[in-house]
Amino acid sequence: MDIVMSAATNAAGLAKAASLNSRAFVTFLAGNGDYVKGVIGLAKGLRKVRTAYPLVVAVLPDVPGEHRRMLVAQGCIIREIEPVYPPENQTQFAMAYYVINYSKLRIWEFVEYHKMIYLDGDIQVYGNIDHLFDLPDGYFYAVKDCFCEKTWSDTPQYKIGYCQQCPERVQWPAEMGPKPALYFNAGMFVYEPSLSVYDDLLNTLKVTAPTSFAEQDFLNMFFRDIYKPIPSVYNLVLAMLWRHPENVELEKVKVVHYCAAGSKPWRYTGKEEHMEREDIKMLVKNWWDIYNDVSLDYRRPESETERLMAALSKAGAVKYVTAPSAA
Ligand SMILES: O=c1ccn([C@@H]2O[C@H](COP(=O)(O)OP(=O)(O)O[C@H]3O[C@H](CO)[C@H](O)[C@H](O)[C@H]3O)[C@@H](O)[C@H]2O)c(=O)[nH]1
Ligand SMILES: O[C@H]1[C@H](O)[C@@H](O)[C@H](O)[C@@H](O)[C@H]1O
Ligand SMILES: [Mn+2]
Repeated sequence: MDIVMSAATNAAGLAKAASLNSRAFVTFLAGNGDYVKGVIGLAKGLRKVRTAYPLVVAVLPDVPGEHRRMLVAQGCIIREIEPVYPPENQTQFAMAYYVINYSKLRIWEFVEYHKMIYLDGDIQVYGNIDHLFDLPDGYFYAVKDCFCEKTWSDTPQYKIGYCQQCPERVQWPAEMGPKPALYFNAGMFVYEPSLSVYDDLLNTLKVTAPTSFAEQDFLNMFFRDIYKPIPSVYNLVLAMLWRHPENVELEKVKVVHYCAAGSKPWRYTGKEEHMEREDIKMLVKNWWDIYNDVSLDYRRPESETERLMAALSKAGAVKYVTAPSAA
């Protein structure tokens, strides 16, 4: 009895220790459109930079089976999530489809992982960022956003030309009250899943009126006290290239976020404003090179036995024939 008990306690202890160390990237996928291409590109990009961690894809029920199979074939772990809806409201989102992004809040439920890095499906990684998992616990890490694009045109910041990327350009006028708190782009962040935080997020959402950047505004409000900015190389919002070139060293960038209007590589036509830039063309090409690189396709690791048999058979030690299938 004692032995059984201690084995069980040990197993629980080991499982707990393993879960404490567990880490993964996570992205979000909705609908049956073309964002699946973004996620496939991301899975291959993460492989190219030799990350040690898997990519979990939080999928809404409307993602078709065929897309799920393509992602599994690329080594992704699929986790279905239920949609999260904001409270009824008359809000105009900066983009109408931002409403589905509230469902991202479900990723706080993934408590089998101790720490996760969330990446939008329109992100590509060009450098290994595994070291971000080592950042101290207890904070929310993300990159400061830029307020200069038209999507921000309804905000006071945009109207007076204030941007936190160059706070000296236009000073925040005293008569407008306190300067806005630092604001992150929610396409990339480092966080710790937690059921109590998850409950708090969903309960707070119920009593929070939606605003134009949907869950991005909400997360900024919710995590304002523990938000720690990280350098913009970890989430280059493309508009930085023409709005704040003095803040960008493109060769050092590890994570590119194709969020500017017209920049999603799988929809790129080059016609929209700024899209004819050489740096944009190069970044779109770099994305396609990864997406089309078959050497980056996922290969299921051979089992130990298969490896041994293959080695033996190569050495001529054993001859074996595959058994015919039962079908
Ligand atoms: O039809 C869709 C639309 C979106 N997405 C997923 O939702 C993410 C967010 O959408 P976009 O990347 O198109 O949005 P932006 O980058 O313009 O939006 C930014 O603001 C949004 C506000 O809701 C979110 O915070 C988002 O993460 C942040 O990067 C996508 O990457 C993708 O992962 C889909 O799967 N299917
Ligand atoms: O989340 C949004 C989105 O990524 C927009 O494309 C960008 O212009 C904004 O700065 C950002 O807040
Ligand atoms: Mn995005």
